[in-house]
Amino acid sequence: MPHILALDQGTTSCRAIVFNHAGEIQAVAQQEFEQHFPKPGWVEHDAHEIWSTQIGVATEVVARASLRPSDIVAIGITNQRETTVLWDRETGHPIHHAIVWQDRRTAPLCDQLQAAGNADLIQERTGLLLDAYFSATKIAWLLDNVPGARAKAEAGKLAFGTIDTWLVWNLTGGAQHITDITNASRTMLLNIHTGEWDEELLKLFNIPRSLLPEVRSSSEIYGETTGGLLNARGIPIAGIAGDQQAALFGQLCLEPGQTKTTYGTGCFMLKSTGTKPLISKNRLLSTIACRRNNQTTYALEGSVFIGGAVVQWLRDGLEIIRKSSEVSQLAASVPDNGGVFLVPAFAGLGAPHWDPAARGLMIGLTRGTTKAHIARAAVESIAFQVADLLSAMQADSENDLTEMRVDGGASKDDLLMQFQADLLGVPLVRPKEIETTALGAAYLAGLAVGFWQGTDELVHLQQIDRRYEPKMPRSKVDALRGEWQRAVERCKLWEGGSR
Ligand SMILES: Nc1ncnc2c1ncn2[C@@H]1O[C@H](COP(=O)(O)OP(=O)(O)O)[C@@H](O)[C@H]1O
Ligand SMILES: O=P(O)(O)OC[C@H](O)CO
Repeated sequence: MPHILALDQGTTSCRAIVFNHAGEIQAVAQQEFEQHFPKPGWVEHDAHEIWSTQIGVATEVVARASLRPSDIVAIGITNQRETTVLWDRETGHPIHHAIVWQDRRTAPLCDQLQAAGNADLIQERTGLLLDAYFSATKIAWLLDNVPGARAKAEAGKLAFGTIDTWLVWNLTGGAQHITDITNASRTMLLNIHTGEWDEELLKLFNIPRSLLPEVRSSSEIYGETTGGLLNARGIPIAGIAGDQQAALFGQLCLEPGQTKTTYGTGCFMLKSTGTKPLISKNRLLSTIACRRNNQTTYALEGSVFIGGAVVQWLRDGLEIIRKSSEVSQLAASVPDNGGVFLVPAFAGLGAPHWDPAARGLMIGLTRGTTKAHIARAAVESIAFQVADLLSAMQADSENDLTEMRVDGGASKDDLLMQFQADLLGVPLVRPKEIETTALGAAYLAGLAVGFWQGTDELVHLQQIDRRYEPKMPRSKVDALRGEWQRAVERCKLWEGGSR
């Protein structure tokens, strides 16, 4: 029976999911891999480990679904974005650990570029805000700090890739050095208007062009497996998108205005803006949503760095719950937050604040505060941050949102979803299948090989699990959001004694 295999390479784990023709999950395999924190604020991954873990889960999932490799008609790839790998073209060995999107080591370089007045040019060309989050300064750091790297790069001996590129290189035995345009749009080197690498930016970041992969669309046959996966040759790799763009496609947010939020480790809101990029005036990102059938579409994006991760902190840091899912019951055991607000700025604040020096804060504590109030405040903090993203988005574009589509692990939490609908003032719609990221990659691959004929067919596959209608009076919402804002202001510019 023909199926699609989606490889979902996330920040903390590799997943492989097999989908059938109805877009239903047939099997899932998942494996975490090691996070390296060599210094405060630094986050690295071993690219070899990512590859072997990804192969491991792919093999496992095909066996679990009781399929043969020949049943896989195409592979779709979706991945953590921005994370940067440099490797030797001849040996295929990475020259250093991958520098992860969360890594802040290049913040000083960003400050220098900012002080030199480059931020506007960068935003205009790439749609991005000058920040260590993106790949460009990470590549520059590797070239300047790994002995011999720059000379090798200048001699054309090194290759750069985000994780999609690294996986395709390995799946095709080094035959293909390519990236899809959604991943390319997160490097800070792509001109999102032309869809090409930008010579001026390459010069600014001092990055040789020979390092860069070829930019391709999000849905086409890029190459075929050469035996490293499932011991099978000839399986087409036919869809690629960065994980947030894949989720947008998986939710079929294809029309301008359609918006989704994914609640995973972080929270990412993307609004489809159609065939023209909209450069934000409210500190959001403009990014490429997809390129298919010779058409590029764009999205406005707001990124929150700590979303569901705040629940992991309750579990692993405070140890007030044993499993993430227990947070729902504990938070629901009190009628409200009892005046407690938690701002989880553990890694600074992302959109719309972009304050790397902000740090986490809990405020409003009294003698009556219990762990249930803290759990409630933690869950609510996810929704407050997402509400701030929507406010920025509505200031940037038409206020045309009729519903918010939601997905990701934390979207299972009913208390969170209801509170979110209340804060946003629009209904939330959760699909039956919340593995939307992998589904989007599967759709892109399936469309490229004719497994599905077009997006009209996909619309009929979509099933809604639940809809959350806003219920809270606006006056109460406004009061709560006002208090949240006061808490956010207090946590800013903390690190380094700036305040
Ligand atoms: N009931 C819940 N309420 C809130 N957050 C939850 C709940 N269950 C899981 N989470 C959070 O959801 C996240 C997992 O979602 P997932 O989509 O798998 O994330 P990722 O793809 O980023 O690894 C974790 O951070 C976890 O703490
Ligand atoms: O791996 P995730 O789900 O945390 O997503 C990471 C994002 O792509 C970072 O931009």
